[in-house]
Parts: sequence; C-alpha cells; structure tokens
Amino acid sequence: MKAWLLTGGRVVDPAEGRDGPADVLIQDGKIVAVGEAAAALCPPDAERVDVRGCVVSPGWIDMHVHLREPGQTAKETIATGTAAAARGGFTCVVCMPNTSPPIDNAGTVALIRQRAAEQAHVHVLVAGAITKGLAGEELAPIGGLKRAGVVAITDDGRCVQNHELMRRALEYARMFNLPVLDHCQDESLVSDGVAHEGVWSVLLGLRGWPAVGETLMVARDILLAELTGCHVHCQHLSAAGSVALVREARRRGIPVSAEACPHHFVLTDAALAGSEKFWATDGTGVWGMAGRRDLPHWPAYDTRFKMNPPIRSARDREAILEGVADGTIEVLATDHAPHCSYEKEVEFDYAPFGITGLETALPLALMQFYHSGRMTLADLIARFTVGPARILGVDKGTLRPGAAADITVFDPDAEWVFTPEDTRSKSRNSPFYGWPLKGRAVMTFVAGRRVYP
Ligand SMILES: NC(=O)N[C@@H](CC(=O)O)C(=O)O
Ligand SMILES: [Zn+2]
Ligand SMILES: [Zn+2]
Repeated sequence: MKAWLLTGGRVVDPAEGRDGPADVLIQDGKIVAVGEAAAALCPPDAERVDVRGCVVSPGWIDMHVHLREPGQTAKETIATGTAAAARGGFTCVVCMPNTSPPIDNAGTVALIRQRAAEQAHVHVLVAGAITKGLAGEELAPIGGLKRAGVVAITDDGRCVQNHELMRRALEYARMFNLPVLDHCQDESLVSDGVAHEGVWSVLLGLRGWPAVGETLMVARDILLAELTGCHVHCQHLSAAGSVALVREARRRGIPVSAEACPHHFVLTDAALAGSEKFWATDGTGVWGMAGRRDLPHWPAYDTRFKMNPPIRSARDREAILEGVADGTIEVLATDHAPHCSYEKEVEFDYAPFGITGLETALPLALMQFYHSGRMTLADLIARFTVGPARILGVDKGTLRPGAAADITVFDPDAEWVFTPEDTRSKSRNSPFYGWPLKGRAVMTFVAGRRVYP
C-alpha cells in the first residue's frame, strides 16, 4: 500500500489538542507520524503532497445520512452516496434505517455491511431501527441488531409516540450499550403540517408545523434518559426551545446530546417565499452573503426547501447557532436525504421531505461558524469528529499516530459554487445550488487510501 506525506498543512486535531503547521505521514493505512518525525520516517517511494494553505483534519464523520439501500436506489445507492460523502470531506457516515425494507433485523444489517465493503468509498456504519417496520408498535430485536454490528438505533423519519415503548427501548439499548437517536416529533401536534408554523406559513397558506411538536418530544426524551440512564441523542434540532432544554439537561448531567444540520443553521422559513424575500429579510444572517449580487434566485414554494423538521424562524436559527457554539449541540450532521426530481417536482404539499447535504456541509459550517468568528476551527472540527465518535463509541476522529488514516484535507478559503451538474449524489434536491460558498474539501483519505479526488 502506498505511503503519503502531506507537507506544510495546518494540522488541526481537537482530540490531541493540536493546531499548527505540521507534516503528516501515512503508511499501511495508518497515521505514522505528525510533525518533525514525519519527514524523518518518510520512505523514499512515498507520494509527497504539498498542502500549504490547507487544513489537515481527522476524517469528518456524518452521523445522519440516508443512503437509500436497500430498496430506494433510484434516489441514492451506497456507491453514489458515499462518493458524495468523500467529495464533501466525510470519511465515515452512519446510514439511517428508513429504507425499504427498513433496517430492523440482523439480515438487512449484514446485507448493507457486505455491500458497503464492496462498493462504499468511505466507512459506512449502520443504525438499526427501534421498532419493527419503524411502525412504533413493537420493539425491533435490539440485541440481534447489536450483534449484527449496528452502532445505534433510531426510527428516523418517524418517532416512537408511545412513551412506555420508548422507555423499554431505552432500557434495552442501555443493556446493549447502544445510543438511541431520536427524530423528535409529536405526531398529534405536527399532524399534516408542511412548513414552520409562523408568519410565513400564514402568508403563504401552508399548513403549519409548530416548533413545540419537536420540543415536546425532546422533553420526553430527556426525562426518559434520566429515568433509564440510556444515552439519547436528539437528531436534527430545529427549534430554540429544544436547544434550551438540552442545554439545561446536560448541565444536570443527563446523558443527552444533540445534532444540528446546515439547513437549520443557514436558512429560515422566509426562504419558502422565494429568494427575494429570503435575502431581503434574512440574507444578512449568512456570513458573507450581505450585499452580494451573485446570489441565486429561486421561486416561492420551491420544494428544495421542504424538509423534516422544517426550516424555522430567524430566532430559532440564532438559537441553533448559539447551541452549536457553546457546545450544547455536540454534533453537526447533514441529514442527507436524497429524493428523485420527479418526486420533488410537484406541488409543495405533495413533495417528500428532505434535501441532499453531503457536498455542502463543510463550506456552510465554515461560513456560519468559523469565517463569522463564532467558533475556532478546532471547536468546529470537533463537532464533526470527536463529537460523533464519542456518542457512537467508535475509535475514530483523531490523527494520533497509530490511528487509522482517515483524513480530511480542506481549503478553508476556497470560493466556489455548487451546481446540479456537478454533484456525485444520484439526486438533485439541494437548496444550495448557485450559492457563493467558501471552503472546500480538497483531498479525502480513508484508511490510508485516497478516495477523493
Ligand atoms: N429529513 C427529511 O426531511 N427526510 C428524511 C427523513 C428524516 O430525516 O426524518 C428522509 O428520509 O427523506
Ligand atoms: Zn429525521
Ligand atoms: Zn434523517
């Protein structure tokens, strides 16, 4: 296996408390040395790459991805989804179980792991279901799922409504040392809502989806985490009230964590009224966008802005930004949710929820947190590395010598524009086409192999 020497980059490894210029030597799939020793130990046939101006980071982990296998391969496959991940700077993804059939038994876990071993460009970790068929009625075989290799359980896309069943799920998950990831959503409050319940849903005539529909279930999960001692991780937080509850619960030492997604820390519900209204009312919230003339245009009711949970008010977005910056929200994840064009090209009401995200998360996170001055680079990188690694209990997210060489090299200042022609995903449902982006993955290594470019 080829050896690599990455020279002159800024190595930022929050796990090791390292931030500064250093060379990195990769050999036999592992990190061999970082710093002075790297050049000294470098074998003569190693490929040397000058990465001056770039950041060398532990490989980024995206713990919320829909790869759509088995059963929905018109939207995405393990091969295309992980190619998009590699290109976006991710070296590891956790795939969600809302496939067809769902990942609620050991056989399906084995199938995905085998296909991933053959076809994936990055590591694929599997999340199993909490309940059979994600139906919320009967527990899935949690012990069997664990033995088959899942790293967590979730009914993502759905939320277990029955609190007693959820309590038992947490008790089992704790026995098997699995975190429970929850798509926090009270179905009776959300009902058939399609857009954040607020001024824009009223003006646009879209059925409202109240923030409390999420926050109520976050509260339930905190109480059950306290009762059972099981780690509960709240997925894709979107509402200010949810952030406040998680902050307070973590202060009390309850085993709860949370993630946020780029669309919730970049967009607001004004985007549903079209680009003119969005930029007029909220454009200044996105770092570097104020006053720019090269911004894209989109019409009102554009279904690329429809996702679950919905993009919310400017106040909610601000709370998410604060929560990420102060560590309440320990993880950033994409919730990459590909859908076919024919499914999205319908009236807003009828379109499926979800947007792609693997190829734009890195620049959007850099813009909103690093270029804006809200966070240091090390703290931001931690949200994509040590954060998810800790919650999933996996030995990843560091450049320590001896660790597997999963590495993300990115240029934090590269300016570029994402286009639909240019994606590696099978789907085209990103709201961020045409946006002036800042920051780009330039090279991705998985277990010492270059997987991008
Ligand atoms: N986020 C979404 O809007 N959609 C996801 C489901 C989910 O993550 O809840 C999907 O599978 O399409
Ligand atoms: Zn979800
Ligand atoms: Zn999801």
